[in-house]
Amino acid sequence: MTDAPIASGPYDVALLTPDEMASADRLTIAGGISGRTLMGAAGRAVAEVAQAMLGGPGGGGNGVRVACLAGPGNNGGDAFVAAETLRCEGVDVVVFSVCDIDRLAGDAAWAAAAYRGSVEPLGAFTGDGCALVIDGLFGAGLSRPLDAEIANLIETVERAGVPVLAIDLPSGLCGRSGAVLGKAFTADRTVTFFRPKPGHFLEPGRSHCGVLDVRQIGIAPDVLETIAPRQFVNRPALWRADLSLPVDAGHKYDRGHAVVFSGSASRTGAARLAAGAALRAGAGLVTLFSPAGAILVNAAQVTAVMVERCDGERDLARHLDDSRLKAFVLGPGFGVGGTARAYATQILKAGRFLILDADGISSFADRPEELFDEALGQAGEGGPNLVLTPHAGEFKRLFPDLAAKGSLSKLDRTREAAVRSGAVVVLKGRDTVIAAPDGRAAINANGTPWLASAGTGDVLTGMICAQLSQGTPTFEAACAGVWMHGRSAELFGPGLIAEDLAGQLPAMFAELLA
Ligand SMILES: NC(=O)C1=CN([C@@H]2O[C@H](COP(=O)(O)OP(=O)(O)OC[C@H]3O[C@@H](n4cnc5c(N)ncnc54)[C@H](O)[C@@H]3O)[C@@H](O)[C@H]2O)[C@@H](O)CC1
Ligand SMILES: Nc1ncnc2c1ncn2[C@@H]1O[C@H](COP(=O)(O)OP(=O)(O)O)[C@@H](O)[C@H]1O
Ligand SMILES: [K+]
Repeated sequence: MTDAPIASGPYDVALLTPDEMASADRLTIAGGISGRTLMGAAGRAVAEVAQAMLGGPGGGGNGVRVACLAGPGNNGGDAFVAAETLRCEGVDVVVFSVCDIDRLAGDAAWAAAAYRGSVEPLGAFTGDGCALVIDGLFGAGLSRPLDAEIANLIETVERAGVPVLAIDLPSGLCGRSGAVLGKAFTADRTVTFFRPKPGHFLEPGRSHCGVLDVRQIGIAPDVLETIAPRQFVNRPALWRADLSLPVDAGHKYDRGHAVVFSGSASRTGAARLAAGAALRAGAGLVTLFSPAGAILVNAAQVTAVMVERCDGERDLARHLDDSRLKAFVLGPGFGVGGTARAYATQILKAGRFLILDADGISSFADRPEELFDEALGQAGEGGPNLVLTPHAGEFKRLFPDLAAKGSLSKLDRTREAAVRSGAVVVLKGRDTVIAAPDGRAAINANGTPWLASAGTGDVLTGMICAQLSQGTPTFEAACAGVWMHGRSAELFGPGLIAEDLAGQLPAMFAELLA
């Protein structure tokens, strides 16, 4: 997926639901720019990308057959504009239309009338001699699963092995949720307009889009002030202004003291992964709170990270008297049970930040309300005090009903979980969603499949903790941690294991601060 420029503010990285995109079109048209102008720009942008896929104008593009598949709505209209543009540039184009072109209406009818090339019924498409398929069947208007004729057509394209360029969305993909409605094209490239949609980033949608091109077609960004979208792609533009960084005359305590709870003697590695990442990600001091039996194991393996004994609620209460301890990671390798519940409650009651992961989450499986009630009562100025970092299995333990509700997208589900729990919820995976109880949500887009490996989630908690301990607002801290984690994996490349991630943070910071 091509990365949009690291731009100035959250609206530069906004994602628009299909309904919000329709509002953007409507507001633009009401402002005096016609729908035909928008469709013309959209279709020409598609033609430009098609030429690039064919090898560029005047290059391999001439004399190659391009099949433009046109649907019954404006997505089809874009396809007709693209077809006419390519035809005028000397490309051999045929439009295959779902319906008789005199049944088209509005801007799509105008685009079809302006097209001077040949039109055939959809059923005539075989894929023979075709170098590129432009998919203009359905975009934002998809309202039900594709019928058998179109599902078969997609299979024909797949069998023929022809590259696919999707207009707006690969047909069959829901722009709101990223779900496949019946069957969907798997595109090599997708051209969308103005701002991307959640379905371009949520799986399985993302895997169906190929490289995503976002083209500007004349919609003014100020319509976003009216629409006020609440979902974003997780890029630095979303949180860069809130990020905590060392200041020239700073002291280590200004940079926050982070704490990670260690598990018992045979289960200490996860906590050390988190602690090492927290220190490298910018916390001024990091301490491992260790049960007495694990102190020697921990002390033998850390240097800059400190180790303190913490064996029960009395010890923790004593530690919490030190107001310099800002943010706590609880869960990696910790063990499931009452101790985790008691510590979590104590930390939240003390008004500190808590990142609850792994065993910490599972400890509340039978009584999530205990945790949620505590978190809902404690939100501070910078947002909630609690960050939950579940993978799908852990999410199901805390929010079984939300996990089971098939009509919810991953974005919806994470948002509902955040509202219910009073926490910033980080629902992990290739398409990690970060949601705050105030309705803001971000979908992460970086990282590599090498992250699907033991211990990488522990490292993530440390990266989030580093920002929280330094005073970054909770949602922004979680988003920044997730992005840094993904970027570190990209910088390392293949062969990554959890231990390698923190070592990439200096290169990540150099790039981010450049
Ligand atoms: N002025 C605008 O609104 C602009 C719209 N644009 C394009 O317009 C598209 C949206 O256009 P529309 O709202 O017309 O929607 P679509 O063109 O995506 O499809 C709508 C039509 O498909 C039918 N339909 C939906 N699901 C179906 C299914 N499973 N099987 C059969 N028929 C189905 C609907 O009944 C409707 O007739 C965008 O995706 C984008 O490509 C661009 O031209 C930019 C400007
Ligand atoms: N296919 C993938 N592509 C990108 N990131 C992934 C993928 N699979 C998992 N991840 C990321 O890797 C991390 C795994 O965390 P988690 O499941 O908690 O593992 P562990 O408990 O072993 O640390 C998460 O940050 C998750 O988002
Ligand atoms: K399409």
